[in-house]
Amino acid sequence: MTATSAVTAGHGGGSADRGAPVVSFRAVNKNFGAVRAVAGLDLELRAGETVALLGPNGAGKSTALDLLLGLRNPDSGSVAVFGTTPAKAIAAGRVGAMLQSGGLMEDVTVRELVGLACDLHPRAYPVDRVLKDAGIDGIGDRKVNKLSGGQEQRVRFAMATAGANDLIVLDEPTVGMDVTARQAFWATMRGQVEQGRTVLFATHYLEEADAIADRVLVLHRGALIADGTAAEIKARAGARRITFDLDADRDGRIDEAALRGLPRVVGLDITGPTVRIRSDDADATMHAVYALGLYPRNLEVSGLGLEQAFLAITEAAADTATPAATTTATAVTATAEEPGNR
Ligand SMILES: Nc1ncnc2c1ncn2[C@@H]1O[C@H](COP(=O)(O)OP(=O)(O)OP(=O)(O)O)[C@@H](O)[C@H]1O
Repeated sequence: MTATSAVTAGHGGGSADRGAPVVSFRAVNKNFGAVRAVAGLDLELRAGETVALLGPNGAGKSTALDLLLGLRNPDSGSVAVFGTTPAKAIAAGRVGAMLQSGGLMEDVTVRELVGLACDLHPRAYPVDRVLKDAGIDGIGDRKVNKLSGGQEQRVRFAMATAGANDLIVLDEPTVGMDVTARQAFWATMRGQVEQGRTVLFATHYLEEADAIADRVLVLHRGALIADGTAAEIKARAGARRITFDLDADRDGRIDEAALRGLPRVVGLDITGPTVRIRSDDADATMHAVYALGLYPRNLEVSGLGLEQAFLAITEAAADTATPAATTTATAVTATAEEPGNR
């Protein structure tokens, strides 16, 4: 899909219906041959939410966004946008999208290209405003084929926000941007959120999800394995990380079974004398360590970042033998502490 075709026409006005959910997936399946790209996905987005869609490579994020935008049809289940089909919601101009694959017309200026997007939008904003809001008013006269990757992304963003859409869908919008450009981009995006828009963005930058989103969805093998605030997802994965050294017993061993049986432990790793525990209640776990008569040395207790929580829950989901469609967020509690999570 081109970025141009992502810019849609219609009556939107920056305020979503309060009644119908903005987006609703019901038992949606999408296969590509033997690959289950989206597997029994149930999902609802509500007006005004800023939602991050996370998941490892191949988790089904882009496919889910394609289904949401009516670019693909589900094999089974249903997708509704503003209470109607994606095609009708898009034809009504309520959805703006910025997709990974959006090619840009090359032999035109930034202003001409964004102006075209405005021309196609019945509730368009003036092109100067769109350029300014996207932070590209300074490069309006530059040819599109002379832009850096980060500038191209901003042009795509401008085209997706050329008019008064109620929902903005962004597939990895900050790919190719440096840290400064990313920060500037999200400052721009916050302006859109403040105008009452619902925003759904797929990202691999977990710090973006943590900082920007008020809701985080984690997809794995096409199924939703976690849905909550970043704080809730961290808590679900075991919010605290406890590290200490233990002296071995007379046989030169550390009693792993006793440590595994400690209360509130959701992950355990023992390397030499060093014990690493993930716990959802560090106080309760440590009280029990002392009650066992152990004498931990070099004790450290720290919070788990979203990145570590994300790794923990996707690894837990990968470890379960159940099909992706039936995997739930409770799988988080089955994870073992992995060295890679630290
Ligand atoms: N057109 C297609 N034909 C065949 N398989 C596809 C097609 N599109 C996606 N897939 C497969 O479907 C699965 C989900 O892919 P998708 O692109 O939705 O994942 P993603 O979460 O967006 O990944 P990434 O983070 O790498 O962009 C993958 O296994 C992918 O190889």
